[in-house]
Amino acid sequence: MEGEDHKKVHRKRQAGPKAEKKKSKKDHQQDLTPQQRNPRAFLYSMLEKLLKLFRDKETSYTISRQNPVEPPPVVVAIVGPPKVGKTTLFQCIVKNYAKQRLANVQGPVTVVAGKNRRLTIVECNNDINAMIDVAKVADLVLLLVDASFGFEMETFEFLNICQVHGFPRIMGVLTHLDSFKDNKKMRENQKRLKHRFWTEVYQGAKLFYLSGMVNGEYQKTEVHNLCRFISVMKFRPLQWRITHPYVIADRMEDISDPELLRQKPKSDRKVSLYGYVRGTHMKNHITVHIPGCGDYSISDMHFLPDPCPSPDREKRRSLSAKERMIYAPMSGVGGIVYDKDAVYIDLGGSHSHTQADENSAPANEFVASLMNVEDPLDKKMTSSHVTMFSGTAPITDGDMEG
Ligand SMILES: Nc1nc2c(ncn2[C@@H]2O[C@H](COP(=O)(O)OP(=O)(O)OP(=O)(O)O)[C@@H](O)[C@H]2O)c(=O)[nH]1
Repeated sequence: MEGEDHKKVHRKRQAGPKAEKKKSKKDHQQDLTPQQRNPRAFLYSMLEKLLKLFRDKETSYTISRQNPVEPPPVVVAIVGPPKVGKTTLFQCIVKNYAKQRLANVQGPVTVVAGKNRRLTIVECNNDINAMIDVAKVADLVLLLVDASFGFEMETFEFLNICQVHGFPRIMGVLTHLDSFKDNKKMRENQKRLKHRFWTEVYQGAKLFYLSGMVNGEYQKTEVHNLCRFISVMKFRPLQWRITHPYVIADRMEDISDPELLRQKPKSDRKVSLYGYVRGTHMKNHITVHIPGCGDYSISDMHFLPDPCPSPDREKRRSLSAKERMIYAPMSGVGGIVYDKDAVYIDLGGSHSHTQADENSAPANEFVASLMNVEDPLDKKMTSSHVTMFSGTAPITDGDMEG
């Protein structure tokens, strides 16, 4: 009993330096969030967040090492023999992303494909020089193959060229599958072409099938699937590209003196080219590669605002209609073509409104409807009349003035 009496209850210090220290520590703890107070408890969720961030940004990190602001659009080239369906696929891809129809495809077209991805799509015709240029700069190649014919010489040639500069990502697209009447034969053919494609590119390379056309376009779901692949695809930085600056000119203006051209039509021209800088930084006195032209040293260079900026990186998942930008200065979006100091509206010739051309109808519907108006508005107003009560004389424009 005696021993228990000696046990004193511990009394906290009410004053003095120790008490003050403890008090300030307690106050500080109250200001902290639960995560700051006990970081270990939140370790797992933080790790998840970090991994997600890393997964989303992986592509842009690799490409944007030279350009920390925003990577330029990814270059997608559509390559294939003549009449295989390149232009048709081009138009379908643009329509899928930008919800707009291109009147005629000319020059590269830049579209916003997602929050972190923009695409510059180019069509490559069957010319060997064009193929070499495209193989150098393309990040992704859509290799079109006519299934009813099989692989053509040009396709193999292109694949050989690609090997020189480092292989871009290649996806095969089989068209003209509707030309097979027999389903079994079509499937056999698909299988044969797939294995041939795998031997040429690599085992398991992605091959898409476009099974037929509806109203002059490929089927929407098939194009949509293809586009989804393009939107999420990861790209490797290739050797040639990370060591050279290059500009894919998406717009060109001839600024040479018209008087000089009149006197000497074959004199040298002065042109200005517009495009995103890709590859490495541009330095002074460095030669810049321009696909289709060659290597040039720069005489003058200006920074321009981004004509097709990426959408704001908010948390919303899908793009709004406003964010689905398209930049196609040479192609005539919605029937409009830009020049240096003018804007042209494509009406499809002076007699286009008399011909019922179903294919071109949606592109210039608005302008065509304006052309169909025969009387001006004031004339229509004058001839119109309103009857206020049944049995009374109608009120016309002249009555109002009186
Ligand atoms: N039946 C069928 N016709 C197709 C298919 N793909 C394209 N075509 C048609 O083939 C024709 C040529 O298509 P384009 O898109 O102009 O081909 P292209 O490769 O751009 O042709 P060039 O620019 O001349 O090399 C068009 O009339 C298309 O309608 C397909 O899968 N099936």
